[in-house]
Order: sequence, then C-alpha cells, then structure tokens
Amino acid sequence: MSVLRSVLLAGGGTGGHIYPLLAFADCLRRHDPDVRITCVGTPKGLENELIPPAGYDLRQIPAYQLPRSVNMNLLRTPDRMWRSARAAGKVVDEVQADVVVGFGGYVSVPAYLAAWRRELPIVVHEVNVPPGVANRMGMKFTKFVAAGFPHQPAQAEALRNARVVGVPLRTSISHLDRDGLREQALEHFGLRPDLPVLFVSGGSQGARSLNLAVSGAAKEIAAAGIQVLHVIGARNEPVPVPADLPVPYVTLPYLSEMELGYAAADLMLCRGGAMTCAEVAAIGLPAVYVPYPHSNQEQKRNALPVVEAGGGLLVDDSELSPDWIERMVIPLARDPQRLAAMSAAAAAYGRRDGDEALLDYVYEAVAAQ
Ligand SMILES: CC(=O)N[C@H]1[C@@H](OP(=O)(O)OP(=O)(O)OC[C@H]2O[C@@H](n3ccc(=O)[nH]c3=O)[C@H](O)[C@@H]2O)O[C@H](CO)[C@@H](O)[C@@H]1O
Repeated sequence: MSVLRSVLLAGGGTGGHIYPLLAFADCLRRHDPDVRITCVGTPKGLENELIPPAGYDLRQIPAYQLPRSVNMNLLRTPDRMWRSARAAGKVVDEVQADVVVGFGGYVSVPAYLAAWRRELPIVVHEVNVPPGVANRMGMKFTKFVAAGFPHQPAQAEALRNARVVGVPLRTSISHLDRDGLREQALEHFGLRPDLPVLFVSGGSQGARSLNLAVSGAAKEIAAAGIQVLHVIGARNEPVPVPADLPVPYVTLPYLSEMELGYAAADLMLCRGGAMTCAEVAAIGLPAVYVPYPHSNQEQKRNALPVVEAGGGLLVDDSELSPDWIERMVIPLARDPQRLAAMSAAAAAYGRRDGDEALLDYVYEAVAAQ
C-alpha cells in the first residue's frame, strides 16, 4: 500500500456532496494522522459552514457557472472555469497533493482540471445513482470512478464501470448500535418504550408533502398506538398536530444527532436523498421512501435498489396522503415480523464501510500512477 502525504478533497454546494467528503476525511485521518488534508470550496458555498468547523483546511477558489451539459469541448470551457482551475492548481502545487478526490458539485471540476493538467491521480466519488454534471465531467479524466450504489443498467450509463464502494458515512451512523442506543434515544425525545415509533424526515430541508400527509393522519396513527418523531425542516411551517393525542407525537425543526432518531425508530418515512438512502439501509432501518418528484427522478433512482432488495416501500409523492398513510404505513408499523424482514433486507443491501472502501480505492489509484 502506497503512503499518502497530501490529499486534496473537492466537493461542495450541497450537503449531499460535503457529508461524504467529511466522512472520508475523518477516515483518512484515523488511518494516517500525518497525512495533509486540504479541501477546496467556493466563497459562498455551504462548504464554508461545514468544513472548517470539522477541523479541515478549506481553500477558496473563485466560483463559476457550471455548464448544463457534459458534451462540450473542454478547451472551449468558459474562461471563468479556467480561472478557477488555475486557482485550484495553485492549491494543488502548494500542498503538493498526491491525489485529488472529488465528490461532485461545481467546485470539483476545477480541481479535476488542475489534477489532469499535472497528471495527478484523480478519484471521482458519485453519491447519487444518476451522476451529476460535475462528476460526469470528472469521469472524462480518470478511470478511477467510485459509486455509492450498485449500477442499474437502464439508469446510470456513466457509472457502468465504476467501483461500487458505498457511501462514506459519519461514524456516529456507520458505527451505530440501534438496539444499544434505543433506550437512551427514546428517553431523549420523551417517547415511550412500549410502542412503535415512526420517524419522519424529509432530508436536510424537510419535505412539505410528508409533513402534510403525516400530520393529517396524526389522529389515526395515534389511535393505532404508534408514536411519531417528526423532523419538519428548519424553514417549513410547523405541522398542525392535534393537542389531545393519546400517544406522543414529537416535532422538531432539525435534528443534528440523526443517530438518536434512527435508534428510536422502528420505521422511517423519508425522501430518497442519497445520504438518507445510504444511512437508512446501512443501519437496517425499514423505510417508506417518498422520492422528491423533481430533479430528473434522481431520488427515485436512489431509493429503488434498496426497495427492490426488500428493505422498504416506495410511493410517489403524488400518491402520498393521510389516507395512504392509514392504509399502508399504519399496518406496517404494527407488524414486527414484516419490519424485521425489511430490516434484514435493508442491512444486507446497505453497507457501513463506504469510507474504508473508498480509501482502499484511493490507495489503488495512487499506486497505479
Ligand atoms: C431535493 C434535492 O435536490 N435533494 C438532493 C439533496 O438531498 P438532501 O440534502 O436532503 O440530502 P440527503 O438525503 O442525501 O442527506 C441529508 C443528510 O442530512 C442529514 N440530516 C437530515 C435531516 C436532519 O434533521 N438532520 C440531519 O443530520 C441526514 O442524516 C443526511 O446525512 O442532496 C442529495 C445528495 O446529493 C440528493 O440525492 C437529493 O436528491
């Protein structure tokens, strides 16, 4: 195994690109505390809020407009992208990076270009089943493409030859012992230990349609003896929960310690963001997935494999209603045997070692240089 001295990580824009980057950086640091880890971001990206507090060096490069299509002549790439690439190149030179690992988002393209010009190894990690534009550009420069999920022939041509490494997850989730943490988690939220818990989360922003459907069925859910832990999203309106329910219905704007929510839950109702799908499957939590209906069906594609493996149910956003919750979710939440089977299927499909598998792949890419 080759020794890494300096690694440049690129990924930004949305949490979906930054969380796996951070989980991977933590893994790298655990394996080799001496390796230099540098991240690149743009001045206004979410990376500025997430990367420095996690203890990693973040260098800023100028932002630019990512083209909508990948089928473009790179030499005709807009000037502003080359300006960003030159800035990324300066960082690469200064820290003497051995490899560039990119997680997508427009900030990764300048890093890919800089590494390509210097003939440095590049590893592209794609978290979504359908790859984003930035990573599809990155894939033109390297054969070291890592995927978070297994290839689906009809859906992700660009990832056909990718190595499936899984998604790097934060250790509070990848090392989660749900049974061990359950009692503490229930107590934390003021939930009862004798009744099942439905955990509702619409991803990092929350989801209005999930909020309306679940709160609309609050009476029926409570009458069935099911408790609800509902993360509504920091910017969403509060959900109208009836005051006199016989069992707890707990709402929160956002939950930083997702592991507590996962440990308290018997069943999850969620969107199909890549991180959510990867986390929920990895910890073997049965789930009802309601993919965000826009963005080119991206979330449906993320959720489909775990559902096909038997780890949960999939419902279109347009079909989700209080009535659907009553007919489909309540009976499931009250069926421990079915939940146990789904849990086993989800865990068999999901993986907890995405960070380690990606690190092995990075070592491989560097050794092949
Ligand atoms: C509408 C949209 O375009 N969504 C995209 C966005 O989803 P979104 O930003 O919702 O991303 P994910 O579901 O992938 O990740 C959400 C992350 O936030 C964490 N979390 C969530 C809620 C909470 O209260 N606390 C908390 O910590 C989850 O544990 C998870 O790690 O990025 C994903 C990854 O690129 C894409 O797959 C999604 O399609």
